[in-house]
Amino acid sequence: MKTEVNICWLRRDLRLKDNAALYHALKGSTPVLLLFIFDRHILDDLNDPKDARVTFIYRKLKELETELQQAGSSILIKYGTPEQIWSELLKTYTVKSVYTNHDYEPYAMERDDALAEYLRSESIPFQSFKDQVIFEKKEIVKADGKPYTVFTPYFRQWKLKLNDFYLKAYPVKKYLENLLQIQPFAFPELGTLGFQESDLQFPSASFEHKLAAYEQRRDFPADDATTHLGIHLRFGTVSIREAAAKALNAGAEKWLSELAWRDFYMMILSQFPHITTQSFKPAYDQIKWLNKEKDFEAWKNGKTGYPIVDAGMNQLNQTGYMHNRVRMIVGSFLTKHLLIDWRWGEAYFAEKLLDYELASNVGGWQWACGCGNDAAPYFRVFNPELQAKKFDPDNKYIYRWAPEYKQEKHSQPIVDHAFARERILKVFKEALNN
Ligand SMILES: Cc1cc2nc3c(=O)[nH]c(=O)nc-3n(C[C@H](O)[C@H](O)[C@H](O)COP(=O)(O)OP(=O)(O)OC[C@H]3O[C@@H](n4cnc5c(N)ncnc54)[C@H](O)[C@@H]3O)c2cc1C
Repeated sequence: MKTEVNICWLRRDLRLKDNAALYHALKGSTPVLLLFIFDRHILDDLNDPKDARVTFIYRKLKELETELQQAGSSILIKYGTPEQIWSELLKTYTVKSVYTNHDYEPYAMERDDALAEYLRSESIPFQSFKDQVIFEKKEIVKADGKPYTVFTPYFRQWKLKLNDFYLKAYPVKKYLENLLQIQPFAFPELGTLGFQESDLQFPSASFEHKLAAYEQRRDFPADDATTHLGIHLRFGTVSIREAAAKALNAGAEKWLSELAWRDFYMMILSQFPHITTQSFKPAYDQIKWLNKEKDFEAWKNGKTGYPIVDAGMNQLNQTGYMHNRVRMIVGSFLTKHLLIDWRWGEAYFAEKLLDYELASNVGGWQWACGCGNDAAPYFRVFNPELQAKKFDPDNKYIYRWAPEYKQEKHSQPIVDHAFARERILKVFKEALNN
């Protein structure tokens, strides 16, 4: 006889604590089976067999498995396409109901719509919950019901609406006895998924100690005064509610506003999904990019001859992380100094960033290029040298990540700043006036 279960499908919420879908699943009367799918639609597009994000997920699943075994349960880990796995699962179990948390990326929304449809045809309810943001979709809208496209008024409303209700943790622990009691499932080897362990270090999930000095020091990359929490929020190993509640308790308003930027970009993506491939402001898709491969290679490899740009790219290539201020500088440099399409930069970051997240990455790139919904105006062209003087006055960050600049043996600027500035103003003006 097939076992009766409610399935809770984990994706970007790899934790038991304060997990909306898991809480709702466990409150039902049917035992809950936890599921994770290593989705081939996603994995097959990754070029690097040592992709650190896969290692991160893999290790977090191992930790979850240990926790679950202590509760007499186990997580079922599958490798394949969701369509194929779900059809197998329905043959193996009597599935009473399926629970999961919302994901706002276009691929994920399509995948979930298809699953909901399939389950409906089998008369199985599919329930999805808000979990990875504080406010989603149309929870914060303008008076006319339209989505905000500018952050400042959005944040004003975001803060007005924020109260204990939205920050309260889901008390999952109380209901863990409703997990399916079962012998451990086989845990796949990373190699069977086509991947190897990455050598990169992952940031710790503790962040409170960074909050007090955050507002003052966050813009100085040498201080490393930000939390590096991105990867944990990306894969849900830290709950956004817990992060926001701790920010409020610590009076860390600036840091709280960064969490709101994250909500904002996810809202923008859910309401304007075309921005993954098109500029938010359509006129910017008329820009005649130069897209010179040689310049792109120099940028990727930290060989532009601009110390702060090269340091940033080296930090990214060596650690999978780059400081926010430097992301803004290298983004502006690629699009405005080198006249390379923002989509090229976005794709490179997507490959390299540990905290890569579609909504914020597209948002950040469109901001840097000037084509986004609340972007730097196109005529604001960062001067990389002035930026370095202001935010890395002692060259500490530059020497840490591009030590060649301590000596004379380094790349020479691949483009002159004054020339590049004139050129971009002309090219952008032409495109935008047409
Ligand atoms: C070109 C460009 C690309 C970017 N790509 C990404 C990306 O792929 N993934 C990503 O999470 N962030 C991205 N950002 C935003 C920001 O740079 C990172 O979130 C931040 O640097 C991560 O470091 P941290 O975890 O120490 O952040 P902290 O400063 O400690 O902030 C805490 C958290 O708030 C959120 N956050 C902070 N700043 C922003 C922001 N500007 N937009 C959205 N969320 C923010 C992140 O989840 C971050 O982890 C990008 C910015 C730019 C300019």
